[in-house]
Amino acid sequence: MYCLLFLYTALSSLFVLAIYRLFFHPLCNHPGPILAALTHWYEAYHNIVKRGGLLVEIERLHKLHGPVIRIGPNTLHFNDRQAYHDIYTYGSTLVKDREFYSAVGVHAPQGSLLMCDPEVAKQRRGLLQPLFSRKAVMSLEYTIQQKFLETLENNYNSSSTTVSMAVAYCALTTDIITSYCFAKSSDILESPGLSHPILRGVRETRHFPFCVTFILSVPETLVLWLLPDFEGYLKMKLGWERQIESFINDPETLTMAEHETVFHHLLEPKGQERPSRSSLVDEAFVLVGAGSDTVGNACNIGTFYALKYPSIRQKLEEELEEVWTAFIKEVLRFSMGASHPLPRVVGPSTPKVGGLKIPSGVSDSLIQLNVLPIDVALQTVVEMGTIFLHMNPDVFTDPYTFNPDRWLAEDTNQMMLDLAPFCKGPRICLGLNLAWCELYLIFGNIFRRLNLKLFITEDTIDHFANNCRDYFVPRWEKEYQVFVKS
Ligand code: HEM
Repeated sequence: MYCLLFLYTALSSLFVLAIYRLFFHPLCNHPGPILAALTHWYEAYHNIVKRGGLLVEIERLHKLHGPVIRIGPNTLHFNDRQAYHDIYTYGSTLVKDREFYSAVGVHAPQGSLLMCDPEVAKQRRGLLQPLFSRKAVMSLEYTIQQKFLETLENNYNSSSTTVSMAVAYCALTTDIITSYCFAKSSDILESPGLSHPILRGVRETRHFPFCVTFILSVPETLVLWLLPDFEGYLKMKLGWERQIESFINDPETLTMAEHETVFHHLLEPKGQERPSRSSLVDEAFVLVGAGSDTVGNACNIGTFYALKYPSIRQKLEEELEEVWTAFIKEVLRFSMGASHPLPRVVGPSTPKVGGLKIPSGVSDSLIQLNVLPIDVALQTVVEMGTIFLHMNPDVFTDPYTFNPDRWLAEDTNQMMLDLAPFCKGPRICLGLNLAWCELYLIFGNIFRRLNLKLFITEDTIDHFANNCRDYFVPRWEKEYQVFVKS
């Protein structure tokens, strides 16, 4: 009897919610699939069942419905450059969407990337900034020159011993960021097959954050028994906890580190309270996550096109500063940084977005009357995937062609405005100086010191502009292999 009553109440609540979302919600007049208006699982379906296929779907919907679509019960996606700048570049009244970011960063909720409160984020950014504005990149040079080049030269030097550059760059960039931030490299370049266990266990869990929460709350031995992939994550966490502990217990050890680490800045904050231990570990995860795949993807794409089109490589050999910069800009345009549209919550004082006044959420009177059922969105989220900005033919002629020369044109102002791999505005990437520096160093070393050859098979990717899959950062179904020709 009680069961039936419960079922009846649950079903009627869902029914009322569906009616509300379809006919009375502040966004109900915007076009989009009915299913997307009803549930967030529409997005999950495309990213899980269609394996990162959300961007393909959004592109299809924009072609069908125009520049503004409703892609979730309370979410609008734009394909309009003005809207991009309204949301991100000038978006001081919009904040990161807590629901999304707490799911993305469920394993590291107190890290800078996941802080939604602008004031809290600003304080943390203030602490981290000095680490990334430093010019000292000696440790990068060492990792790149000594380890990376030697690893490729010694182990992958014939057509029978090739290496996937996606894997190699992932190893390199993780080693760089761990050594840069913690003065302790993850040494993946030294492990056989460049295997990369770090964070493997906590990737692609965005739609099921509760699973990660559960896993993190049970004893480690049980986690490892059930999910051996989490070993890398747990080891990393333990390593940082020990490093932090020793720095806190004996501040002298800070002076003994090979070079400044992120903890030098976080443990002795000027004019602020010291972040908690768990917040420090979370920040470590964020920095490694944010600083590895992103740079790795860019290196992977740039190397591919320079090897595929000898004219591009020849031009780089002329050693002109502007040619290198143009090449890196085109690489960043293709690699995009984050592929997932970054969701921002509209505030009450947010000006128009793409020429539209977007309601900031359900009106107060409705909330006070308590007439709405559970889970009604109390806020409106707006977003635009970088791919729509970077592949806009009105700004980038023939956008799907990898063409570094476009950046050598006389007037590149509008293209520069719309080049946003690091996002723009108040939450722009903190590591962009470091990233640029890494890209110069890595490409410089790779092209000047190695004679890399593409090893083409039927599984080799032929273009990075198509079939981009959305796993927060972009991934592609195919990759490519290379070897070093002596
Ligand atoms: C080519 C390389 C890189 C690209 C394209 C890139 C891109 C991005 C993007 C798009 C965001 C915004 C994410 C969001 O709003 O959700 C971001 C944020 C961030 N990135 Fe990067 N990134 C790169 C390299 C790095 C590096 C090397 C670091 C250093 C650890 C780093 C650290 C961060 C941090 C800490 C944030 C969070 C900033 C905040 O939320 O206030 N990134 N990055």
